[in-house]
Amino acid sequence: MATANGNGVTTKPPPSSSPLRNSKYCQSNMRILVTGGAGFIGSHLVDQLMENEKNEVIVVDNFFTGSKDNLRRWIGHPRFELIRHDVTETFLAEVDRIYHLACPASPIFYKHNPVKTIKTNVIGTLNMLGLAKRVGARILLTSTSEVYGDPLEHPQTEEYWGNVNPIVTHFSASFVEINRGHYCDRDHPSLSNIRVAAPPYRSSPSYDGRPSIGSSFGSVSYDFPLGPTPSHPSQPSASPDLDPASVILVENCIRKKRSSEPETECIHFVDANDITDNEDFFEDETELIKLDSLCDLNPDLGVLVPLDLATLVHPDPNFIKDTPLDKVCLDDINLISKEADLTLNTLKLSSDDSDFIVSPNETTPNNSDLILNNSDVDNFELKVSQLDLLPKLDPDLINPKPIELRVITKHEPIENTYMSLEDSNLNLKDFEPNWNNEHSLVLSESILRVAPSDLHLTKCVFPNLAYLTIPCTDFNVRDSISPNFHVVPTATLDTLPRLLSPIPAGDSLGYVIMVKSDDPSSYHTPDSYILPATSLSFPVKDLPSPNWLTLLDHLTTPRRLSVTLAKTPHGDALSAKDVFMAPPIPVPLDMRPLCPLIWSCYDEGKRVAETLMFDYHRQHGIEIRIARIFNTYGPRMNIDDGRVVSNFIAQALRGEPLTVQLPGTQTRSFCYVSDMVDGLIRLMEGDNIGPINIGNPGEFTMIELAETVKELINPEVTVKRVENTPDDPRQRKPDITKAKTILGWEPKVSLRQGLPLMEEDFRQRLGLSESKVKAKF
Ligand SMILES: O=c1ccn([C@@H]2O[C@H](COP(=O)(O)OP(=O)(O)O[C@H]3OC[C@@H](O)[C@H](O)[C@H]3O)[C@@H](O)[C@H]2O)c(=O)[nH]1
Repeated sequence: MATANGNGVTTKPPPSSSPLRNSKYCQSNMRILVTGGAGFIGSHLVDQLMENEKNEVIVVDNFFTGSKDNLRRWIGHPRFELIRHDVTETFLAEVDRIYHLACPASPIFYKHNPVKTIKTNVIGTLNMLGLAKRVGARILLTSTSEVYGDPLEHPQTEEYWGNVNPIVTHFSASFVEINRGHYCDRDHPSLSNIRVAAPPYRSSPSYDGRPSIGSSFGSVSYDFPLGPTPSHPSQPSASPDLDPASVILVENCIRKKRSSEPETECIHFVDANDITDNEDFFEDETELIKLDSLCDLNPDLGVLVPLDLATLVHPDPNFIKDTPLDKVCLDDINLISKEADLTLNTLKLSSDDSDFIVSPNETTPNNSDLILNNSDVDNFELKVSQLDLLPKLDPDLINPKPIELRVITKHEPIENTYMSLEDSNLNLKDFEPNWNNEHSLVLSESILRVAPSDLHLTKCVFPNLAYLTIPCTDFNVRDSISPNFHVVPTATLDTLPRLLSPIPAGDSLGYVIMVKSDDPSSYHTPDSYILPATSLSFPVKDLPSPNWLTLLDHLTTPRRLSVTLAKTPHGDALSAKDVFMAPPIPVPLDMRPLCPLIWSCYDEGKRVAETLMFDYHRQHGIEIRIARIFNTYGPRMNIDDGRVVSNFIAQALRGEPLTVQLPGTQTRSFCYVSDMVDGLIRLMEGDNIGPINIGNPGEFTMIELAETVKELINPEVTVKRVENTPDDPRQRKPDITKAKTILGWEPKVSLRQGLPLMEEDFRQRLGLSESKVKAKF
């Protein structure tokens, strides 16, 4: 009888079972219903239950993913019954136990018909709870590790609420998350806690108190990878100023190592103030800073170099590498670049340089930008001597030689020529784009002045790679963190205006529409301009293929963004040409763009099922058990069900490349199916209602898994990196303390033991000869 449980909930007594049970003539057999019993885990569970002669087993299955084949040894057995039935329809049977497993579990199956997946979890679970209520049966739900989403707690305990979003795939990945997976390579564990601050982009003048793009990012550092810091407890503040002395450039701090790809390097900026506030967080780096920032961080990782704001160069050395060395970009993102000569670490401006140039010593009235008027050009040569940082970026620059730099200059504010200041709408009727003069700045500053609802994207050179970027400070997808932010779901080009319109024009900082060109030949031309991606980036249109990492590669290298056009309802056009996008800036993990894809049917379905279980338990006294099962593998998995272990084994046996989905460093914990079944039965027969994690805590990256499969099954196969979905959880590992202490359960079969067992099953089903490695086990 269920009374109190680990969750502190006192329950009603459960409904009593059938009077027949109490008859002295009643057979003592336990009648057990297994929904989804013809599936992979279900059929192994049936095997185990059937081994007990006191059990009668009834399987209901709609055979969507399950197969009679899995149960063939029991068909016809007097204690076994197989019924074709879909749990979304009511089912009546006199049973004592219900193992409710029915639900497609592989993404390709549960995405196939998301509504049906939800129905299976909601209506199916309701039906089974109704049955449990009527007959007084105890019911166990196999929930999933996916309820933890992309977990920020690792390993995951049952108390963890998860990092989830109900309207996305599993959740939605921001570029930060991808960045993290991408950069924080397991080869560099010391960097796993590196905090990356946004480069101190200088702002352009603010309008109506609304800072323009980039202005608020320079001073903001973010926990990287997780959560807020003491100095920045929640979100970046509106427009704090960065103390130049606090900026440190971590040079070459990460090398991406991909065998198939050229090695690339990245530079991250960190904020020294934050480091001292939170020394534990930084460890190595903090140490180095105390040593005047000049020690090696790690021979492989580069050095920490004190950096003055004025010496900021573009943070991506690839850009420099791919660019002729005499065309190094000294870039103040919000300002327009212009070329000048640098000789022996000094800049000399050419005679036609005009307007403004960057200087370390001056500020503009409206913000902390370091802008030097053209009249100060004479002094400029001296001031930029601090550019001695520059040679560090490339060995070829160690011996300074005359090189050309692009020095920041500023263009005429667009409103003077094209825009009515009184009118928030654009007034560009007579505007003829002048490709020589109109730049990203024009576009972004113009858009700042447009009521979001007035903005319509009308043309994209490459619509599939259009991005709407919105400064972090504009909104937040989690009101609980900051009520000042707004949720902005992913937009398509069609829905963009509608999605922007809920944001009050007055309290938003501005928007940039960036349209990426598909023309690689347009990259890296000398007269290019950089537009900051100092903001969240949203896919505006479905990508042609969801290769977000490839995409990230595009984004982390400045690329030319081709012609960008936006249009107001009045037909007025804004335009920009030769816009480059700088690498995206990490944003807090809780600032996730929403991405309305279709996969959350599974996770959310299981969450609702858990809720229903607990509600029936509390309201009706139903005896419930909830298992949160982690990745499980073993014989009888569908050969082509798309999950990683089955894929790798089938590929290895077929001699095909093992498809490691990028980044390959994502982890999973794989439980052999016999261990899983043992855990489920213990949970069902124990006293604790759960939820309890059932899974093997051995954690592997997908690369490690591929290598293991290769070693054990077919050393000849190659490993191929393939694209991944944007929402793939980066890590997953159960904390099984509860299972150990409450159920006395822990897995017995290691991955190296389990894989060959599964291999044998796959060989038979694929009609292949016996395994050569079998003898090892
Ligand atoms: O061929 C492949 C397939 C998958 N993968 C990767 O392997 C990892 C695991 O993917 P799987 O599809 O096997 O499983 P997932 O962990 O994503 O989801 C699963 O986990 C929890 C269960 O409840 C669900 O059954 C299922 O959704 C992912 O990171 C995926 O990107 C590959 O590297 N190559």
